[in-house]
Amino acid sequence: CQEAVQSAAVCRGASDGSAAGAELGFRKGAQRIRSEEAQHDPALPPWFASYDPGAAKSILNNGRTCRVVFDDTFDRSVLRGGPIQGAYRLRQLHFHWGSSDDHGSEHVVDGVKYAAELHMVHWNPKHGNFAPALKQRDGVAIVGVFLKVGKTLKREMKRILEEMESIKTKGKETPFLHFDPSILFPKSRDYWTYEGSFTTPPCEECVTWILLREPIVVSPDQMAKLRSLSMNTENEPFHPLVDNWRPQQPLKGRVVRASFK
Ligand SMILES: Cc1cc(C)cc(S(N)(=O)=O)c1
Ligand SMILES: [Zn+2]
Repeated sequence: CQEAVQSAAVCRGASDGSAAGAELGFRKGAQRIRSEEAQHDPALPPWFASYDPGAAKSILNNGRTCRVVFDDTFDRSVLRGGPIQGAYRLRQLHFHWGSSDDHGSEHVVDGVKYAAELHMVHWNPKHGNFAPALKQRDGVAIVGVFLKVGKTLKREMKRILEEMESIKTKGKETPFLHFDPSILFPKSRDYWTYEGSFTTPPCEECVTWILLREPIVVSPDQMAKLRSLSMNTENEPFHPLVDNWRPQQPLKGRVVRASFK
């Protein structure tokens, strides 16, 4: 799929795209995590998500991913604790996935690529709105959850995947109500965290990443459902929406902390 290949350009350098950032090693985009290099930080508290199911609004296909959108006009669905200060509002969640089960995640842990990666995007209301928060180092917190393909079905993914039929092509959006995305979390709350950027341009350095160690397991059929989306609009030639992930960047001196030993 052309667009996914073209958009596989990684985020490098300073946010203005200058080479300077690259020379300083401030690589952006998702990182390669080496668990033995992550520093266990016993001072890292647990994180908590308190989401209002009523905040869920719609689910859409924007040609690059499938996204669920939430009401973030007040502290209705928030993330607290972990490496962040205060309560960050849940704005949207989306996925990245591959054309086969052996790749698709944006982060890679000890060389392991997962079939997909869920991103739950939260922003810090102290900055007033989402857009200004993108210019702040403490603007955004993204919880990343790996998806692994196994024999068992992830029941909690069913609601989202049932909507794939109605958002098959780019530009389709449909109401998606009464959904608490915390049901997608794995059992363990263990996480890695680092200060980084979005994985796709514009790669603002505004993200505190909270990457969960334990993947959730989805079935082959469930992965196939995700891969059944199209990048094209309904009037354009068919382009499967797959491989909407970006290559990982070397950590280059960035410190990754672990909440666990
Ligand atoms: C460009 C961009 C925007 C948003 C809100 C989130 C991301 S990601 N994939 O880093 O979660 C990328
Ligand atoms: Zn993402």
